Amino acid sequence: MDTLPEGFLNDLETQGWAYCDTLICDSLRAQLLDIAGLFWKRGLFHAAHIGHLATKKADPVIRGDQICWLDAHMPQAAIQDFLAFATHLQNTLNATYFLGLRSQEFHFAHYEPGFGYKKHLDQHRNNPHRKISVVLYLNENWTADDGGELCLYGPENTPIEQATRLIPAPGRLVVFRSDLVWHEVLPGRKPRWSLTGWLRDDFLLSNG
Ligand SMILES: O=C(O)CCC(=O)C(=O)O
Ligand SMILES: [Fe+2]
Repeated sequence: MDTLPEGFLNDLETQGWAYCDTLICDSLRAQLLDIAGLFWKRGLFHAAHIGHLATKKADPVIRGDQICWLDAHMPQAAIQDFLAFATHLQNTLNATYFLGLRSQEFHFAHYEPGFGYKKHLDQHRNNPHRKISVVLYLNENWTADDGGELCLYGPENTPIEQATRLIPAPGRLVVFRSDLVWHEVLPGRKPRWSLTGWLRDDFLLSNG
């Protein structure tokens, strides 16, 4: 597998986040979108929850996506290719930054128009094992007029005017520190598809 671009690792190190539009090829993106659509038709998505363990609940005003967890044993070649890429990313981050990443969890996510995900950190307060967040946008096309931006806030939790806004462009891959980077998904004007997950420093027993 290709080495990660130097600028990508530099950005992750210095600003806590990085993105690249060329790491995942368009045919893999398209195949993953097809699989997500198929799983959606089969009724395999469910409303995402917020919180952890006892405080876990669904609240679509805060978090409006529907999700479908991937299972490492799923036979689809595109899922296996993506998981191989995530392992490559994990190994590179371990070799470069000694992060001790040991497992991964990923889900497809689907936001209907008008739904987003309010400002949050991905690392749960009482469960620090999510270290690196990874989001791949699967949308066929997306323009600034379609909304649905990912807003990445500065380390001091700066106001939204100073946040970086990334549109969920086809094949765009965003990686950020789960413990540091406050972020938000703005409501979009059309259905928004992604594959989202975390590189963890523990061995995962169950998703959530
Ligand atoms: O889809 C995105 O842009 C980010 C999703 C997100 O923040 C999450 O699922 O925790
Ligand atoms: Fe998040």
